[in-house]
Amino acid sequence: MKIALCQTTVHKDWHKNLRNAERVIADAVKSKADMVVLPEMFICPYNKKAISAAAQPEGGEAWQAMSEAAAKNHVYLVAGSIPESADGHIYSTAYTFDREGRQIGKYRKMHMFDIDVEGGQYYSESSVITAGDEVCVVETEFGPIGVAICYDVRFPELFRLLAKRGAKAVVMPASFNRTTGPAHWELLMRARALDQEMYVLGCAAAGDLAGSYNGWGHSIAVDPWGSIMEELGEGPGMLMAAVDFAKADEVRSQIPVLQQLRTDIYEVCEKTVG
Ligand SMILES: NC(=O)CCC(=O)C(=O)O
Repeated sequence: MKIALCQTTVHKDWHKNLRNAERVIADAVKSKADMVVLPEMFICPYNKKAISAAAQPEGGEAWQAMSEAAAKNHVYLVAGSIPESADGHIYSTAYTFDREGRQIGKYRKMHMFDIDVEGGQYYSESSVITAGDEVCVVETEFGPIGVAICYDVRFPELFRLLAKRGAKAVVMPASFNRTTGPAHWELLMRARALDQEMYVLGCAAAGDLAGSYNGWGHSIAVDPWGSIMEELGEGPGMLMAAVDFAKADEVRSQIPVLQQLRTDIYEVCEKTVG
C-alpha cells in the first residue's frame, strides 16, 4: 500500500487551503498513492480565532470538497483535521473517505495540546477544542489502519488500543512546533512504532515562520522495526511510504512482545463512554 503524506503550507484563507489540498491529492494519485493523508488543521492557521472561524459541521463545505476529491481521484483520504462544529462545541476531526468518497471513519482528537514550556511553546488547545472520546480504525482492502492526531502520539495507551483493534499502521495528521519538534517528534514517532510493532506515519503542516504558530514540519514514516523510512524537512512536500502489512507480522513474530504482555498483572482496556 502506498500512503502519501502531503505536507502543505497553511494559508489564512481556508478556501485557498482546500483548493491546495485538492491539488496535492491529485498529484499524490499521479504518483500512485492508495491513501492520501493531510496535516492537522490543514484548512486554517493553528490558532483560536482561525479555528473558530473555519469551524463547520460534518457534511459542510470542507467535508464535501474532501469527499469529492477522494471520489474523483479514486483514493482513500484521511482529510487531515478540520474544525468540526457540533452541539455547541468544536472538535479537531479527521474524516476518512474511501475511494468512492464515502466517509468510513471519523476521529476526534482525544488528547488536548495544553502545554507551557518555559521559554518555549505555550498552547491551550482546550480553550477552543473539545476532546473526542472514540478510538478510530478504518478498514481498507490492505488491512485496518488506525487514526490519531498529533499530541495523541504522547499517549502509548491509545496506540495499544489501536493495535488491539487490529491496526498494523497508524496515520497521524499533525503539527508539532519548534520547541518540542526537534526534541521529541522523531523519538515519539519511533517509540510508538516500536511499542506496537506497527507503521506510524505522521503528516505535518509545513513550517511557516511568518505564521501565528511555530510549525516544525518534518512529516515522517516509521516502520514496525522503529526505523525511519523517510522524513521531510520544514518546507512543503510529499512523502510516499510503501507500507507492507506483512512486515508488521514479521516483526511481531520475531519479537513477540504483543503476545508476551502480562495481562494477568496489567491491561489497557477501552472504557465505554456515554
Ligand atoms: N498540534 C499538536 O498537538 C502539537 C503537539 C506537540 O507539538 C507536542 O509537543 O506534543
